[in-house]
Formats: sequence, structure tokens, C-alpha cells
Amino acid sequence: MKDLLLKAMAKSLDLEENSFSGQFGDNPVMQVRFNFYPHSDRSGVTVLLQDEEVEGLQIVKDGAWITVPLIPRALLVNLGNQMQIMSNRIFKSPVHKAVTNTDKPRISVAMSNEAEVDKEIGPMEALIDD
Ligand SMILES: O=C(O)CCC(=O)C(=O)O
Ligand SMILES: [Fe+2]
Repeated sequence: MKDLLLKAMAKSLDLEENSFSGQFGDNPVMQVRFNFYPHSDRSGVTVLLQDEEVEGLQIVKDGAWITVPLIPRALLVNLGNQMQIMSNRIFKSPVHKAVTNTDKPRISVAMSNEAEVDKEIGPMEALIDD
């Protein structure tokens, strides 16, 4: 589909139809990201750098939404579902969401790890009760 779009855009500017696709090369980077809030991260560990001035991250604590306070330049460590599974739920993967406001831009940077795609994970044996 993207090839059709790139060709159509090139044609609309009276360019040769492969003008744009040629610049993307033979192995262009394709990315898809599904954003849905609220969620818990699927990661092992997520490290988040929040906006220095505009809050927005909220987590569920004791059944209520609370806003995570801003600490400029602090890295927030959030555990994801994979750590919850491996720790047999001793570590929790909190449900959270990012709420926006109508007038201020907000940026956040998230970095996370996950187990290898085909790797099966499970609770550590020593953490399982009989
Ligand atoms: O923007 C935020 O503060 C949260 C981002 C987030 O939840 C995520 O990347 O998984
Ligand atoms: Fe998240």
C-alpha cells in the first residue's frame, strides 16, 4: 500500500513514479505501533523520561487513578508484564495511561526490553508455592 501512495504522490507532482520510493531504498524501515490507554507494559522493564513541565502519566493505585509527580530529569522505572510473570506477581505491572491537556505539548521517552520473540517465559521455580 505504501508503494501505491508513494507513486501516487510522485505522479501528483509530475515526477517519475519511483522518485520517492527510490529514496527509501530496497529495505525501508517499517514500523507499527499500537497505542492504547490504559495499559500495562508488555515489557520486562520500561524506563521512562517524562516531560519536565507537563505531567500526564497516571497509574492505578488501590483502585484509583493517581498522577505520577514530575521529577525533572529523573528516570522512572516501570515494570512490565514479563517481569510480573517471571516474579510470579511479586513485582506488579501497573495499569497506567497518559492523559493529555488541551493547550500544552508534552513529550515522553520510553525505552523497554522484552524477552526474545520465541522465548517462553514463566515464573521462577523458587517463587512458586505448592
Ligand atoms: O507517555 C507516558 O508517560 C507513558 C508512555 C507509556 O505508557 C509507554 O510508552 O508504554
Ligand atoms: Fe506504558
